[in-house]
Amino acid sequence: MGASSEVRVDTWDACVDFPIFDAKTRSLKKSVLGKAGGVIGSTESNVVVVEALKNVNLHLQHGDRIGLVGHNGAGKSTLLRLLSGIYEPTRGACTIRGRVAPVFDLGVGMDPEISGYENIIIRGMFLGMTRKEMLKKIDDIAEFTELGDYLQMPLRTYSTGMRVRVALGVVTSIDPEILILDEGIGAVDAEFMKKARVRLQALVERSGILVFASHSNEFLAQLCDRALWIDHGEVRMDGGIEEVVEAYEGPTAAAHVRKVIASTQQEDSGTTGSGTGTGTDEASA
Ligand SMILES: Nc1ncnc2c1ncn2[C@@H]1O[C@H](COP(=O)(O)OP(=O)(O)OP(=O)(O)O)[C@@H](O)[C@H]1O
Repeated sequence: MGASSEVRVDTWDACVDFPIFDAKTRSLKKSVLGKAGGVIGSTESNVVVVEALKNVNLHLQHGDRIGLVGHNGAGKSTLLRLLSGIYEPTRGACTIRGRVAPVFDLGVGMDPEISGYENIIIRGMFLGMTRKEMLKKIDDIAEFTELGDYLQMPLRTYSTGMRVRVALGVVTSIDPEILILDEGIGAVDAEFMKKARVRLQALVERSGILVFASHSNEFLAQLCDRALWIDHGEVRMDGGIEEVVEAYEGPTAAAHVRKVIASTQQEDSGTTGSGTGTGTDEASA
């Protein structure tokens, strides 16, 4: 653990452009900026580019738990990929120090033809664990999924929620230094999510840095303590979850966040059942 204080992610004026070679500039209306999506521009040689991220300056260190909010196409997933080292900045710089576990699509790295058990091992290895480490964890993961004998069946026989259970079991058992989570964890039933949340919180505590993009304020409030509002590829606001959600979505959403934070803190301190509206509303769209 000695190296954990050195876990860092930094970006300096980082930009990510996607050139779109088969789009014609003249067929695009000039400078019509919709609410959703990145800024569409063009290079000197008239190639259309989507400016997915523009001049992002972030300095993340051990203990940071950052939530990303923003409209569809604002640049959240692109930023997660940049912070994971999957994308290089087109301009500017990005440096990552630490072992990254990128969890974008919970299904990535899973094979439909092999069993749930085998998928657990493979998925863990995909996230940087060794086979031996995964074998030690497998009983615990199997118990967590509550899938019983199904774990011996090929993954293709599972429902979406069952697959998410397997994926969440693996993800919450690993020990990354930098955890990059994209949403997609909403497909399980409320009861299971409650159980998963406890493990996710523990994981976040073990991880050096968490960056989590989600459209669910519920999850953001439970897992993060700081938020970035990404808007048309730029960081529009950086602050506490409640403050950022208020600016992005308004006072009702912020009030909900406040309630979730309060009840999560109450659960964490073990003071159960003082009559407050029975915990959080687990289900969120
Ligand atoms: N591979 C790609 N090729 C071209 N354009 C892309 C690519 N990936 C993303 N974009 C564009 O970059 C912009 C940012 O997309 P991104 O997926 O980062 O948004 P997001 O905030 O994660 O959106 P959502 O909430 O809908 O998942 C969008 O305008 C999108 O069209």
